[in-house]
Amino acid sequence: MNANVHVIDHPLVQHKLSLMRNKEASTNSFRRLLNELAMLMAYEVTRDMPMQEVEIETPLEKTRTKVIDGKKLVFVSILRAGTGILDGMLSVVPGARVGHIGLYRDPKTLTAVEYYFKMPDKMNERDVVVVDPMLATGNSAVAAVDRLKELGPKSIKFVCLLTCPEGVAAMNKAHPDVPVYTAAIDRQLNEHGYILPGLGDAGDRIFGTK
Ligand SMILES: O=P(O)(O)OC[C@H]1O[C@H](OP(=O)(O)OP(=O)(O)O)[C@H](O)[C@@H]1O
Ligand SMILES: O=c1cc[nH]c(=O)[nH]1
Ligand SMILES: [Mg+2]
Repeated sequence: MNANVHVIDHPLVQHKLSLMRNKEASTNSFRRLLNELAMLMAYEVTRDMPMQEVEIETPLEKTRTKVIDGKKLVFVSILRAGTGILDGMLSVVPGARVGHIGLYRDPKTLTAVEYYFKMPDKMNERDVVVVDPMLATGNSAVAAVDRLKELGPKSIKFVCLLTCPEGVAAMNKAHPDVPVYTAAIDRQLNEHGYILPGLGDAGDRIFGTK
């Protein structure tokens, strides 16, 4: 697939994802694994983050050194399942700003329905990382990025745990400029829009709602 997608195939990422796929994983371990995976994925996604030089004083002398400007970075979580990734990302970049988009999939049409939208100010000065564990039909991700582009951010990346060829194709068609970072591209969608083999309903598994 010649697409704007990065598969993070590090053994630690793949190992934890395998544990999450198991239907016997408890809510507790599913949530903990997602948190750990998000930290590992943050490492990859922030690889090209801009840095600035500052002067500090070590116990021995003054020196110039580099730091990231976390405030310029916004993590945008697609509710509700995005919360699971957001927590892990924030433990690695605690200074980042946070936005929320509330979206749910209409179970019949699989279109995304928006119920909440709250972003930090001055979005045109910020780099955005949108997080949601699942990129299935792509309707939610495309709708989220459509809304964010109205605010003119400097850049947008999309991070998910799992996707499928249909989801990548939908995102690349609607937003070819937005790279997708994922731990795996699974085989296909089923007739209800679920990823196969997948891991089931991410929101329900994170929050124990089924
Ligand atoms: O690519 P799509 O076909 O749009 O599917 C992906 C969306 O489905 C899930 O959310 P869901 O609608 O189940 O909402 P929830 O997070 O509140 O459970 C998931 O977290 C994505 O947001
Ligand atoms: O497989 C899927 C598809 C959409 N949303 C989920 O939570 N899981
Ligand atoms: Mg759900």
